Amino acid sequence: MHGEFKKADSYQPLRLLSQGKMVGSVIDMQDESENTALRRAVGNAFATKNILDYEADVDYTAENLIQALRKVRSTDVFLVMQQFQVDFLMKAAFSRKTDYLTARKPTKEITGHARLSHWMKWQSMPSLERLLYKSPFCRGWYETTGKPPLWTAMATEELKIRQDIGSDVKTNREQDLLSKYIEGAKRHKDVSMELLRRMISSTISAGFDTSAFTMTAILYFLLKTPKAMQRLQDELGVALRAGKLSNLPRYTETDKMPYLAAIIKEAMRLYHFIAGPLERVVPDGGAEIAGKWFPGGTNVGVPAGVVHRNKTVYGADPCEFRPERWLEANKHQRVVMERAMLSFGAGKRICLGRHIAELEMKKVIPRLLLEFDMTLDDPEYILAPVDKYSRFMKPFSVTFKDKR
Ligand code: HEM
Repeated sequence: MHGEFKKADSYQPLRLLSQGKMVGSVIDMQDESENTALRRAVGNAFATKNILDYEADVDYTAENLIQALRKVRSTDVFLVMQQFQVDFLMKAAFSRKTDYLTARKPTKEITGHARLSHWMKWQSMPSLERLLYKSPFCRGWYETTGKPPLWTAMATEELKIRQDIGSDVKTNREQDLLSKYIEGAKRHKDVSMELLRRMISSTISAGFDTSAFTMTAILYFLLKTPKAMQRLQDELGVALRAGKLSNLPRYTETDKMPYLAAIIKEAMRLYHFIAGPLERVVPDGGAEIAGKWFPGGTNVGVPAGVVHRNKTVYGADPCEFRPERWLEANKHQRVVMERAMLSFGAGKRICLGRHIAELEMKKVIPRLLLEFDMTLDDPEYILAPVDKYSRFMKPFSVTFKDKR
């Protein structure tokens, strides 16, 4: 086998049509050399050693989250997690303060739900999708119009400000994502400013619904599994009493907590964000995959939901939420279980922002548990997708009661 497995045409329905042009994102980028150049230029912004640069932004936004929850008491969890994400990402990416949490702003206009459902619906028929929605005869009624998403507008504006020679607005912005992107692009001339602008906004849209969704799923599983909730509370309590956990949890503290890590993995295993297979094309010369021969040019992929419920990998009860499975597994089994996880994708195009997502989850979930007793408003609620194409969940609300 020669060459690499490139992203398949099934990613194309994810692209938008705007002012007669196809607008791609970092996710649907099929040109691997362009993606390699981009990753080389911006990878530093996502490296584990730089993740703590965003910790203060998580703390700032988490404080607003706590205050917002104290005011409303009972709320649609996915909505409030989306509001958290916008405010956090705007702060981490552009050092800008937005007020989605404090002003309880709706997120309908910025969610990628419709776009994702469209992608999933048409991913197995990209040519027909192009013909029906994007050909010159039909595009009129599909073309996106109106305001660009919040982050596209902000990326354009911020890039202009920061490129403005002589401007002194650069102070205090050395740590944010955009400044790291700009630094990277200066060192790698093959990345144009236009590509950079497109990529910073698509990076944020890649991190927005995904992280809000995953934090919502984690809370759901905790609330539905009192034993797991208690064990996590105990883990936090022991660490607090031993002076190993601050009231505003630090990442360096919570990253050492095995049960918290197991909860996050187990929730991501059972309720992952992308429904369909993330297809790749078998390179010229063909390849043997799982004991079968596939000729070059074949699209291959497997939905995460299938792999994540494989009994050989995850044990006899793969449909159960049982974080303990991650702690009981021996070293070899754990490696196999981790390698089979596709929630962040896998291989060369694995999610760039996964360490940032972990930073958020490992700080926000413990903080919520330290501040509140939480209950599902409808104890009968079962987590389920709202439509058959995406995994966006039917809304559910939770009541947050102060612990102290
Ligand atoms: C729990 C939260 C998250 C989940 C579940 C998630 C999941 C994913 C998945 C499944 C992919 C696609 C992989 C593929 O097509 O093969 C992806 C790609 C990506 N994600 Fe995430 N993501 C999360 C958070 C974030 C965050 C917070 C950011 C940025 C701040 C981010 C940035 C990206 C980028 C830039 C890509 C494209 C990488 C490439 O194609 O080279 N993600 N993510």
